[in-house]
Amino acid sequence: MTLRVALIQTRTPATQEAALAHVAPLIRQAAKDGARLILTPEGVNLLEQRRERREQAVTDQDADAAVTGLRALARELGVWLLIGSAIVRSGREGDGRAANRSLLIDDGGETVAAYDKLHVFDVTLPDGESWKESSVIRPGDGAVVAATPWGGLGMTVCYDVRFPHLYRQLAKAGAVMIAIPAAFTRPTGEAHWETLLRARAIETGCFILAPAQGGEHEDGRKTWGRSMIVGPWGEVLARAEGDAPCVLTADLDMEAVDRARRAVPQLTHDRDFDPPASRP
Ligand SMILES: O=C(O)CNC(=O)[C@H](CS)NC(=O)CCC(=O)C(=O)O
Repeated sequence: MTLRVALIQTRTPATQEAALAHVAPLIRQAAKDGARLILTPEGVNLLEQRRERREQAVTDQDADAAVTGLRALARELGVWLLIGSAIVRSGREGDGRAANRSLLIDDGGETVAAYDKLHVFDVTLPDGESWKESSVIRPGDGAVVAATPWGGLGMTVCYDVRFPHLYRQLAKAGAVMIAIPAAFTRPTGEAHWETLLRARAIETGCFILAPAQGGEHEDGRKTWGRSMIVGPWGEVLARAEGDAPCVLTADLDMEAVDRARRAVPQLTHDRDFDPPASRP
């Protein structure tokens, strides 16, 4: 079985209406190119770090102009669409923070799976770039493998990529593809992005689908781009060369998953072992 997938690389503007206008033509292009599953980056409805503007813009997922517009577009084009993530009200009582939520939309426009980013990005990089995602995002508390006509799709977001045990669990729970939509920083993108994506593919024997934000955004932040599709043997099937918005397409040979896992059956070789002993 072959699946044509497309990743959309974006430079999302700072309102949901503008974000939809930015991404929709690229999704139409991908559908015209024959993609049946289309994936967008993290924060594709709203990439806005200026706190007041962001707080004013964030709304419920069913009221969000980009999310509702993207659902209608999936129905119109008859494609499956992963909204890599949308920043929306979490819907949890007693927590004013938003969710960084990945939504899988089927070809009828229905939301068939949702995943809230588990690991939030609280770091200060050597160049002084500093993020405290936990101050605005309430992390989720569960992992998700969604059923698609082409097999299980593991849903993760951005910084999750650094937690390999999550990916191993997704593979063992039936994922054959794993989405890693992102808005990576430039310094960590340059140093780690490709290596992390290829490592997650090799370790899981899954296709890795990693659509990225790229370039300089309206709020001044800069993201890494270089969206990438990696095969289950770790080979790069497609990569965006830079930061510009674009469509990245590949034909996935779904049998490659079994081939990789037969060649190296690591997922069946896990051992239970004693925790590391501390040596005085
Ligand atoms: O909040 C938004 O608007 C969208 N979310 C993001 O941009 C998130 C949290 S700040 N970015 C990352 O996780 C980058 C991870 C990264 O760069 C790394 O792991 O090196």
